[in-house]
Amino acid sequence: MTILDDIIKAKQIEVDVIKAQRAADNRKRTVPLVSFLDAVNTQPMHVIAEFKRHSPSKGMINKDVEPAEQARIYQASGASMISVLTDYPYFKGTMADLVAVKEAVSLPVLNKDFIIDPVQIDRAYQHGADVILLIVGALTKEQFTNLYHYATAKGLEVLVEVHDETEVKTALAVDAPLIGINNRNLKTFETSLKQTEALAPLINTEKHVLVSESGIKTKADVVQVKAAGARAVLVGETLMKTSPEAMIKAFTEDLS
Ligand SMILES: O=P(O)(O)OC[C@@H](O)[C@@H](O)c1c[nH]c2ccccc12
Repeated sequence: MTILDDIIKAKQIEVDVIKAQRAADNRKRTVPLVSFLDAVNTQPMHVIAEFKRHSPSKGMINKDVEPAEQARIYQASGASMISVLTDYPYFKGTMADLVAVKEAVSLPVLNKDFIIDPVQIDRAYQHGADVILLIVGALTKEQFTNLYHYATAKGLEVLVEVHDETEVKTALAVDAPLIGINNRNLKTFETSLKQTEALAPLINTEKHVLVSESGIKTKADVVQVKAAGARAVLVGETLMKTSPEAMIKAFTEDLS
């Protein structure tokens, strides 16, 4: 059993709970949908800044920061989207974090979770997500395709996460406009920016917006993945641990 298997097993139980509570929680979305893709051509490199308290590989990253406050800092520093982890068992995130962040910023908000069922997409939509993550490696091809179309039909944008060649093919089969290469292997936690360099050539980066995810720590890292074709970086730990203002500024300036 890998950690990803464990997470997905726990998710199945969570999905059953969401289904059981669905009748009681019929909240309506009250906030506007904000597009990430519409603004993507405005600058050469975007930072998707993540609110990440805890992770299975690093343990507690930062238990003290408030999601709304951190999101305001991310937005003021030049981030283009805020990612909020809502998995509790492994990342100590909640849907309340997502709601707080959406209320605090005008940027698009990405709901980062392990989505295996349409009820989680309904829940993300209701709680104000603009973009959801689908992890191809956690789903069968059929499951992924169904969830992808379910989300886009609701007007959500989808960040399609891939980690190998077969998964890239699955993302391209639905012509996903937003593809994230996860530099971290969710089965072993091994993290290398070489993953972005290895898989980017399989993707037409003029047509698909490529995001390099995980393990981004320095400006040199950003320059490296940009050279491979990335138009955005998804950064969690680095921004939760050090001054996010200086980091986001450095990651977005002086690039062409
Ligand atoms: O903290 P990092 O190394 O900057 O990584 C951020 C983000 O890419 C990572 O949190 C992530 C990428 N894909 C995921 C899927 C599930 C949970 C988390 C993730």
